[in-house]
Amino acid sequence: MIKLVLLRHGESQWNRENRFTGWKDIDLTEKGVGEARSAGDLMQAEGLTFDVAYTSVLKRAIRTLWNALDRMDLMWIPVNRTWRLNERHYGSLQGLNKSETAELHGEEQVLVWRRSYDTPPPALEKDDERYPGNDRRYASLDASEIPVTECLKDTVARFLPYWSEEIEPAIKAGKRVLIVAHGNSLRALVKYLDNVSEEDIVGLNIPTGIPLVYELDDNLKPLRHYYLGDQEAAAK
Ligand SMILES: O=C1c2ccccc2C(=O)c2c1cc(NS(=O)(=O)c1ccccc1O)c(O)c2O
Repeated sequence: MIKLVLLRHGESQWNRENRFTGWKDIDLTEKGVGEARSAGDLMQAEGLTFDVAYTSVLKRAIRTLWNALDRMDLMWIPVNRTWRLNERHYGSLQGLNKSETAELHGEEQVLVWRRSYDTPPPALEKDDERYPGNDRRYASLDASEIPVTECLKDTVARFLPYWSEEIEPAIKAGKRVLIVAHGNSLRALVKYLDNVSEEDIVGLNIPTGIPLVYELDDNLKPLRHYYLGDQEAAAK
């Protein structure tokens, strides 16, 4: 039986302010760092260890990974950073909080977006300072790959190639894998692993800072999955 562990990054400054963060490189709060360390302690106590880790190119996930690995004395293992594990891009909603969003677009539209798998928020203009095309970390992407907005379907579509071409082969080669990423990029993986429907995946929330363990058979089909530690925190 193979174990794959997923971990959503700890609280960030804009999580606390209830702002859409998307591809903005916002850091963890002190609380978020604490969550990352606790996650490392939980994985250590569970007797888990890893040969390789995967994360995004956003510091809130990278720093969560660093702190968790530090607690397991695994800071030496190879880490692969990829834009394909980035959070979903929220288009022109990036940076807005709840009241600003409702004020700009109305409660009705917010409800449509909340429930939608394939309706993207309004796109950024390419001259918007939030457009990622000018950020050096995305220099290797084709212009067509750089998002101006994403629906959840888009996030799934740009993550899955990385899963199939990079992560799955590593697991099949016997590597023990830890993935530290974001709410929606982890939803993309969970949707694929558990064959979750489009309508159900929009309602599935992965809590921050609590390791999610998947037990897989040799064909990487999930046998079961469970959260480590405080079960009611995981059930929220
Ligand atoms: O507006 C959206 C939304 C818009 C476009 C794509 C996806 C979503 C989305 O997934 C979403 C939204 C609002 C809220 N709740 S909220 O209305 O309270 C809210 C709005 C704005 C910022 C943060 C908030 O908590 C959610 O829980 C969501 O999951």
